[in-house]
Amino acid sequence: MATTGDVFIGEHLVRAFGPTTAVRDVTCVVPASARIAVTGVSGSGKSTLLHLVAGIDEPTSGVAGWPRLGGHPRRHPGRIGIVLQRPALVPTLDVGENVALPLLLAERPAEAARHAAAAALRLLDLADLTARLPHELSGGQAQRVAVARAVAPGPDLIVADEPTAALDSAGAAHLVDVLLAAADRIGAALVLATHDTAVADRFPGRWRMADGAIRTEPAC
Ligand SMILES: Nc1ncnc2c1ncn2[C@@H]1O[C@H](COP(=O)(O)OP(=O)(O)OP(=O)(O)O)[C@@H](O)[C@H]1O
Repeated sequence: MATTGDVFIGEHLVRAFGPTTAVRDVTCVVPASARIAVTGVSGSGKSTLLHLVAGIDEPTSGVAGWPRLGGHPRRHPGRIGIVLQRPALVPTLDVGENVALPLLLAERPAEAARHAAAAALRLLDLADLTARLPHELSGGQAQRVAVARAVAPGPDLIVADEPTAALDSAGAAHLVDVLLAAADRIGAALVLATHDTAVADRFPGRWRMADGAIRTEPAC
């Protein structure tokens, strides 16, 4: 049952792109302490559903709500952290500046942004990398910095779309360690899409998607 402590509630979500219905009639809840892996074959709708959960796309019909955020994430910049397949760091900014960037864009004072970035980098054991430029990082390090960037504003929810896809199995395992530990430390829910069963098996909750629908009960 949904409660006001939930970070996301989706009711009868549909997202169509022209003739393609990517998400069809999905009803789901993300409790505050959720650790959910979203699995399913390519094209089953994982990314589309995650974009709805993250509030970066809107449903064609149905209702998406974020009770802890007073209804809508865009009024609360930084309360949802997003990690994508590639880190997408700004190449001309060093690691500390990249991690501070979302806070600066959310109009936090520069000093507070720098402190929050430093705290996130320490939390993820990345403080040694603060002054490096993105091209001086390994793929795994860059992706961990992307996690720090998502975590720095102190989100209630972290949405990660195939964050381990470009990593080898050891790098993937390390990144999942970092994501789970960070979510625990900041008290955020975590919803992650993956093709990798070794990654999905680390999560107690599972949404198995097929043809735009969740085929298993969302267990969290
Ligand atoms: N912007 C878009 N325009 C048109 N069709 C889209 C768009 N985004 C997704 N789709 C279609 O919606 C369906 C679901 O796509 P989605 O990316 O959500 O699946 P996925 O399970 O994340 O796939 P993958 O594992 O390959 O990333 C696919 O048929 C896809 O082609």
